[in-house]
Amino acid sequence: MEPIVLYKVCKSFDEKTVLQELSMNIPQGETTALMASSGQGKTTLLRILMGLEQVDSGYISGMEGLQKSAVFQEDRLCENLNPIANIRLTNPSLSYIQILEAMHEMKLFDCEHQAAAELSGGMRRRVAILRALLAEWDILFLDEPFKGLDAETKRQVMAVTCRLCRERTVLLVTHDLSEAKAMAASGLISW
Ligand SMILES: Nc1ncnc2c1ncn2[C@@H]1O[C@H](COP(=O)(O)OP(=O)(O)OP(=O)(O)O)[C@@H](O)[C@H]1O
Repeated sequence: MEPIVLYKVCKSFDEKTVLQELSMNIPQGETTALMASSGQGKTTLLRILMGLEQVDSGYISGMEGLQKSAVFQEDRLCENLNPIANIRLTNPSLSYIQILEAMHEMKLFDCEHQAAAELSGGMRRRVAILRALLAEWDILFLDEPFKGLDAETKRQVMAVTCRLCRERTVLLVTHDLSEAKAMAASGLISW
């Protein structure tokens, strides 16, 4: 598979330059971790690749026709829907049992009838992660997906995420080097 290529990508908001001639090759079929200090444009880069922002100059190739899925920094759940219905929003073909089994793997028990608004922060996060993972996708964007999870839950959620992302194209934004190493065996891009 051809890599996704960024060449001299520039992006500013008003007078503020966020990405200055950023170039990189992102291999397909594996997880790549993106690391940079706060405010250096990681989320902006993901939003550009998702088609939610336009570059000012430079070019990007290799994204054509790829089906995208994402975990944003916010959970973006439908508050009045339960986890099953939230997950079905991105993939209506999933059966109740398939979703329930996946929820159990993420240690989400006995909450399938509760509205998202009634779930704890960590439970909401796991539903958001599961919804993105169980969608149909060619490329998955993970923007600090495990933030706010306790150490044990994070370990379990990362294990499930790693399994469902194996040999697939994933871009992970994180500030945690150990997380980057665990998720992306060799692919770390920083700026
Ligand atoms: N729509 C927008 N309008 C104006 N400024 C924006 C917009 N989106 C992002 N910015 C600015 O661009 C800069 C980079 O933001 P971005 O969220 O991409 O950084 P980041 O590297 O992901 O940061 P963090 O690690 O803190 O999440 C910030 O200064 C932010 O305020």
